[in-house]
Amino acid sequence: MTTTPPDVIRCAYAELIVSDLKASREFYVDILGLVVTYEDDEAVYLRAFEEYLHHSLIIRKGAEPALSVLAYRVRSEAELDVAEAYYRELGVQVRRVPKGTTRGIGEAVRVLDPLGFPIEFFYEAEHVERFTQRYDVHGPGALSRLDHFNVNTPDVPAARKYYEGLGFRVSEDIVDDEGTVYAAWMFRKPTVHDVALTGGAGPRLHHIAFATHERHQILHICDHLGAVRKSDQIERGPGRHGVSNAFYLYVRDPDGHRIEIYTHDYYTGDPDNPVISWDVHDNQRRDWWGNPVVPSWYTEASRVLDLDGKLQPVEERTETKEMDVTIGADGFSYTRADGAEQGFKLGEQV
Ligand SMILES: O=C1C=CC(S(=O)(=O)O)=CC1(O)O
Ligand SMILES: [Fe+2]
Repeated sequence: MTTTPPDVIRCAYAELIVSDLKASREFYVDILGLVVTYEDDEAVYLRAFEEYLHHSLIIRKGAEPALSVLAYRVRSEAELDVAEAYYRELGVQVRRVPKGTTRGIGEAVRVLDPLGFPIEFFYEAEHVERFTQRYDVHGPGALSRLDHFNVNTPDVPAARKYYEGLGFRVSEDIVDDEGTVYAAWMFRKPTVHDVALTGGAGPRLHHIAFATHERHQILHICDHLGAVRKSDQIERGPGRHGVSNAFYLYVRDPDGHRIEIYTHDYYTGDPDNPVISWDVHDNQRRDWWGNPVVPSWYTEASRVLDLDGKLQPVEERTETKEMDVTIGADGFSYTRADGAEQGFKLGEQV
């Protein structure tokens, strides 16, 4: 590559296609508590309480539930020309998108990236009221901001190289002693990640994560789902991650799109931030307490659309799959690396 990459600040918004806008609005607004910036019969534009840009999530009515865009904010309007040149040199589809194509967003550059994802780079966006201290409207499960995207892609090292080319750095990864890389977490903002690369059939969206400030807000969301008899929308957690150290919950929206609620990861902003590499057999890598990772978390994800709104084909992963090697507390995992016992957490699955 001769051209420099665009100066990406952070992950900024996503657009999900949903089959029932009313049911999805109930999930994202009434249960998760996101703030509606604007809505019409076709779409709802949502933001979390600390966010002052127009939205960080759009849910848009459509026949085929899928991801239609992952957007990164760049540092200035001038970075759009840089993005356009960078991706043209990569030889992928590149489109300049006029201001207002997406409500609340200025001119943008949209690409179908080398991993097959519809990605947008933008700078200008409409500012709206920031609800940071509007405690009069915060619910007990208040989400503070969009934190990261997690994408399924078959070849994690290739994806890591592509994102390193964009100036992202690795904070953590999961590997085995044969050198297989199962997942990597990469950042531009000084936290554990803006994007996680999860080995699997792709391009697919594994999840979008919102941050809260407190663990009790995550617990409230669980209690709320129980109270409205929608506990079946809790897929995994609540728990404490090994990777990222975050307290977490994974929920599935009415179309099965996966949303993570996440808090307490850590600062990664110094140039010598050490990379943490986890052994895929370490039973505490994905859940610090050794609780099993439910199989659906490894197998299910959202399809993605191309720049014309058509479903992208999915390529299977050819390397060893994490689920084949270990599912949380199972016979292939260890709690203590010294080999003193290859046992695993009580209550393991049969
Ligand atoms: O955000 C995350 C942080 C950690 C993990 S893991 O399950 O602990 O690997 C998953 C995740 O990518 O969703
Ligand atoms: Fe995540």
